[in-house]
Amino acid sequence: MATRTSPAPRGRQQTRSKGASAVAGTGRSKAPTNGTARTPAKTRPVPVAPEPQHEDGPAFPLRALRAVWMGMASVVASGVRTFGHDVNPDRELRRDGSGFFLLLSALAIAAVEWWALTGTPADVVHAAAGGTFGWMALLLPFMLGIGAVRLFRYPERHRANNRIAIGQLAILFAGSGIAHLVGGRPGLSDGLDALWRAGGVAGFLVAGPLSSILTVWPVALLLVMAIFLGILIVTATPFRHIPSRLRTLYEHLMGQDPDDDAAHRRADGHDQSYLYEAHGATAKPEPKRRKRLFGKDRQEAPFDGEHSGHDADGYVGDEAFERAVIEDEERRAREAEAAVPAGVRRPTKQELAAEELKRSNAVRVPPAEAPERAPEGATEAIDLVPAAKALIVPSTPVQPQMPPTPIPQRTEQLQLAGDVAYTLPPSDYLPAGTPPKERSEANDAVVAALTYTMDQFNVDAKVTGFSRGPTVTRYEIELAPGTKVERVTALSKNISYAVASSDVRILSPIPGKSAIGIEIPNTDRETVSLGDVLRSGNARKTDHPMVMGVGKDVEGGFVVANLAKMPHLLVAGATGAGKSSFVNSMITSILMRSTPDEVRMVMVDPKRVELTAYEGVPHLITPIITSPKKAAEALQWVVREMDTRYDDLANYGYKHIDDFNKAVRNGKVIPPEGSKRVVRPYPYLLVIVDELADLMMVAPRDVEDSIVRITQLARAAGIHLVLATQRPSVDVVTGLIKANVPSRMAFATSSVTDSRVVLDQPGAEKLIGQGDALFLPMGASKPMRVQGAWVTESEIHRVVEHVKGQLQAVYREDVAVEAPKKQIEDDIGDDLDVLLQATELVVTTQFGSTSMLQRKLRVGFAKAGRLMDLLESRGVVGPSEGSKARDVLVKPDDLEPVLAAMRGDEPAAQPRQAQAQAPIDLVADDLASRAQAVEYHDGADDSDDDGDTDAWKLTGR
Ligand SMILES: Nc1ncnc2c1ncn2[C@@H]1O[C@H](COP(=O)(O)OP(=O)(O)OP(=O)(O)O)[C@@H](O)[C@H]1O
Repeated sequence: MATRTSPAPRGRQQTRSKGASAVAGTGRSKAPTNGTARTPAKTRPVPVAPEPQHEDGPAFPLRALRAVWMGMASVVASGVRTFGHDVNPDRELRRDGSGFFLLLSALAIAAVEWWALTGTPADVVHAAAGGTFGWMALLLPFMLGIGAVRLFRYPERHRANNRIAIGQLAILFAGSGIAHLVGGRPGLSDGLDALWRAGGVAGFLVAGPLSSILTVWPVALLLVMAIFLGILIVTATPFRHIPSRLRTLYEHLMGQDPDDDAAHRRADGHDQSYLYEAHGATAKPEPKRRKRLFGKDRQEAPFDGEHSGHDADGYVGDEAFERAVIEDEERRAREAEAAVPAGVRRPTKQELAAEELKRSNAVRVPPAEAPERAPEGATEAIDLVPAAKALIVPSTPVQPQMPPTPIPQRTEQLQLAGDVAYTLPPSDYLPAGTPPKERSEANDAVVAALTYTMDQFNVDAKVTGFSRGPTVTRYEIELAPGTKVERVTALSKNISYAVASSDVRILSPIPGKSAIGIEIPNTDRETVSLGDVLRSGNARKTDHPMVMGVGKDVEGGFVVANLAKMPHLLVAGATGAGKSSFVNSMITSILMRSTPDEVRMVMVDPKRVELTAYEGVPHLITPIITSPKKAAEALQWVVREMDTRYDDLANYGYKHIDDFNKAVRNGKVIPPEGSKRVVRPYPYLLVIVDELADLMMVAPRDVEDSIVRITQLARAAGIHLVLATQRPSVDVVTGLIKANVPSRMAFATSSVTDSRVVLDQPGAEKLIGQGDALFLPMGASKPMRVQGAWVTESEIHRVVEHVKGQLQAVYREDVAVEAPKKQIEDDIGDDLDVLLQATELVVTTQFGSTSMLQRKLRVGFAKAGRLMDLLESRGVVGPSEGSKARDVLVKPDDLEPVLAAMRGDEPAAQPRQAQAQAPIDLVADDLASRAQAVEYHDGADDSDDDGDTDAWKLTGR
């Protein structure tokens, strides 16, 4: 493939040499930049196609004629291309001249056959069209017109164009045969005129011999079947997909939303462009592009300050795929060019197109043949809900941009319990991303590089196709019989070398396929916008409030997951790998889809910056917790909340909170006689910890205990944990925690050991960061590679402002108030009692002597010294002055507060309340009534005076 010496026919040669010289030109211009870094290691010559030989070209009049023809063709073609949605096929691949010819032929035949034009030229046309196909000549303008439009708009889709042409020919010939039968089966002896008035020469040839052997009816039946087959070929419809295609066609014709193209395609296993092709529209209408604001792409457009209170510059953090190096597009293009390995000539587009024709296998495997992605072993899960459902199946390989229809398919005005109306944020707060690419030059270059590498090492295998995801493309390799899989896997380093990427991941086999998958990062990555994920068919299939947009898989299918079914998730990855972005997508998904009545959240953000944007959203039950100590307490509160919910479940005889809630809504849960409690449905509770390591450093045992209790039991109580960490080491993600957090999301880790901690297998160390992740939902045996959804800071702020405008946050005071009061400092540890005695002794005697402590407290020298250090650190005594006793800094009158502080008895409520950021509109009485309401079992009165807030309280107690 690298050398091409056989002489091509003149015309072809000229076209090819254009492209080839372009390649040669690129090669030359590359030399100065690449010279040092990329000297070709192999000396295989880069073939340079011959320069155009002008002396051999056609004579001037012919060239002029050709130029005029091509000029007219390209004017007409450009007009056709701007029809509907714009297409812009590559210049090199255009076939405007041929398309123009077909169009003129269609017009000429229509003029003669439809409008009965007469005259000598018309007679010639009629003789050619009608003489050949008889009555079927009436259909010829249609067919030629379709061919012309396809050549203008999609000249590069050789396979589809050829398929349609073949199908049309089948219809044409079979139709002529039928016309021949209907026209009285004229023979040659009846004269050409009689033939023309039936099925023409073609009809005579097709039906004549057959009908003389068989009778008319079987032949007619055969021909009808041939027409049917032709229609199937034109529309690329396998037999088994006929019903679903008809259904889709019906829906389309009836103007129903053919939306769920993802679902249909999954069922059908094919692109549905045929539908539109069949209607002559030649292309599936893509969803309307969003209009740009002020010349900027909507995604980049600043969100208006009206919503945010911020200026119009957007927020830092809006940029996906941050790059430290500021570089221009040209340079990127050069880099992509450089990704072609040394010794491999970048194939021209014509060659690639020709190559594609040769391939017997489709580029993409019809998803219907791919296995449903239900994770194996799912049914073995103890849970009542099948594990597989944790993951809502990703859709088909190639996803066009989804139409920006509203995100939740339910009433916009959601009625909260009570009479508060709550409007979810409008869907366009999360704008659509750029349309995904099916294939790019970078992919073609990699296919060439892979083929070359396998050739070079004499491995009998070929690249049969690829599916392009936003970050990586999975190239499929099929082995010839007798070739060992190991031959390819052993080439991993050479493949890395050939494609100039160290992040090559080999899947052997691709789950559910007899093919080896090679995942190679795209040099032209694409951002996956959260809006697109939430608008995808999968997300709209359910209105479960805990559904979040995860991202896109390697095949370009949207991945959406239900957090309630995970039921707990560990998110890990090195710095900058994309954890926080994932957490942001998760929270934004919830805010976009659910009311505070449905989902409440506890956010722990020890890093203090990651989640601050969400401060004040009504879904929070406590201000965002930034102190690791408070976080540990909050976890203990969650345990108590869980116990409370369990008590309710047990008392009323339900196994899952969903059943309980349903019963409450149906009025089936009646509190015991005499109780003033008003039972309300429990919202889901999502606890998000953005850095587990910080918590584990402060109180490892407490935190671990709480997490384990929550994770073991909370599922049925509707409480779900999401733990994120950038240190997935065994001291942070302990065995116990791991065992109880079944779903994992691994972003790029810094080592294979970390990958093993998160996923129990290597792989995450090979990810390329910035949202590239391996997602292992509960029950799945193999992780799925996804590119995480991206939501910009501006979008987050806009959503948050909207949500906050709907309802004010009222925090649950008991989250911290009820927490254990003792906060014994770590350095005191078990010595609290003896330290209290020492303090009392020193302060009452006003004598800071170590030997006195030794004597009076009967402790050794070392311990007495340590106690004195502790007293110094707490400001009870001054620094050591050699052998002299230390100064005592606390007067006997102040002893009590000092002792209380050591015991950790400091009044926790005051700072807590201060930190509670004055829950909006909460008056002291109300606080008191809420605190009381916590012990709801003894029937605390729920009839607060603020009817509004009452309606959506966390537990309805
Ligand atoms: N899904 C994504 N799509 C596009 N770019 C992303 C994505 N996720 C992350 N990035 C890019 O990577 C940068 C770092 O991501 P992020 O802050 O989420 O990493 P992190 O793992 O949370 O790091 P840290 O632990 O240091 O907070 C982002 O600013 C963004 O530019």
